[in-house]
Amino acid sequence: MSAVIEIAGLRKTFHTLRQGRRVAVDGFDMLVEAGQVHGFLGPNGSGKTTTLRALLGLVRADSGRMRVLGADSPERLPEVAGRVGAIVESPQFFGNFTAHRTLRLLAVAGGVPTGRVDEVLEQVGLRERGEERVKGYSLGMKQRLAVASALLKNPELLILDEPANGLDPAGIREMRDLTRSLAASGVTVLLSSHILAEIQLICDHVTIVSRGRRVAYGRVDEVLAGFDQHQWQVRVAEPERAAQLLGRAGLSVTGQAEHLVVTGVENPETISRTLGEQGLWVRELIPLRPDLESVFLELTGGHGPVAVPRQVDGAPAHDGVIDLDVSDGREVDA
Ligand SMILES: Nc1ncnc2c1ncn2[C@@H]1O[C@H](COP(=O)(O)OP(=O)(O)OP(=O)(O)O)[C@@H](O)[C@H]1O
Repeated sequence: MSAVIEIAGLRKTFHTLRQGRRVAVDGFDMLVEAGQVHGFLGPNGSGKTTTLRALLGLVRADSGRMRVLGADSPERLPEVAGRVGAIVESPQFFGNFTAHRTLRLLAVAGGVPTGRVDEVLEQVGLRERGEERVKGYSLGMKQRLAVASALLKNPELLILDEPANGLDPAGIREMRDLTRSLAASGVTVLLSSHILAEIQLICDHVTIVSRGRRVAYGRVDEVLAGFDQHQWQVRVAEPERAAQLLGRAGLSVTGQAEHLVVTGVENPETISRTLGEQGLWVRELIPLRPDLESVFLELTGGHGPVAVPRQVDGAPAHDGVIDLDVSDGREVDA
């Protein structure tokens, strides 16, 4: 597999007048390989957007090495820019333009054949609504339009920063289906999010960041397996007696209101045999596997994800198409 994104030792510090120096990303590493749907997971303020902005040359890193599709970033980014589609922060569109016109303008500006417009509208499921004005679009439709604009160049790599942010459950599902179908068509996807369930549903690989540092990475199932304590939930008629028997057999048991939890047992037969031999029959034996949420909370020190809705198009309609608007005016660069 070839590396599509390589980041080593990235550091980025912001200096603000009010808060002084703030280290947003510190010694951060990431590897995304071709064909992956890679989740970039971290609590609010952990450095995801800063990392993506640095990777795309939108903010200057203090130090570290970055490569996109083999090209050093930011120096040689222009050489591969045509193969990368990105939505970082809030793209804004002319409310009075139709989606079709918006994309046609972007295609012309980007030197892409305008015939591609219908294709990308089809790809994101907006073909039927392409002649409607964008201001009448739902947030989910605007988000899909943003993805369509990123797809114009037929990119090999798609970078989506919080694509499900602010969407309702139906919008989240649409984005999920879209991401999956893009991945199935061979596009490598890097998806940043603090919505754990989304990452678990869509991504095959994950990088977890906390306070600007990578705290876990790899295949989602392997990351989860690393946190598997081999726990089992056990229901029996006499839980107290069962706990004593299991304890005497050297197993670690904790009592819950309705059931026991046995930890550190790879083979559940150990539990059923220990109890069965004493005439206690197991009614229920359920493996307790870690999910991304428990792993995330453990790794990020209990800083659970907080969903902060963010609009795709800002508030008022603008008299100008702003494609990838990443400037938020907060930065006083180092
Ligand atoms: N332009 C800026 N000026 C000053 N500080 C900034 C700037 N951009 C980010 N930061 C700070 O850097 C840290 C990382 O922010 P960043 O936006 O990268 O986090 P994030 O993981 O993308 O968060 P979220 O999930 O909320 O989008 C935060 O403490 C943030 O306040």
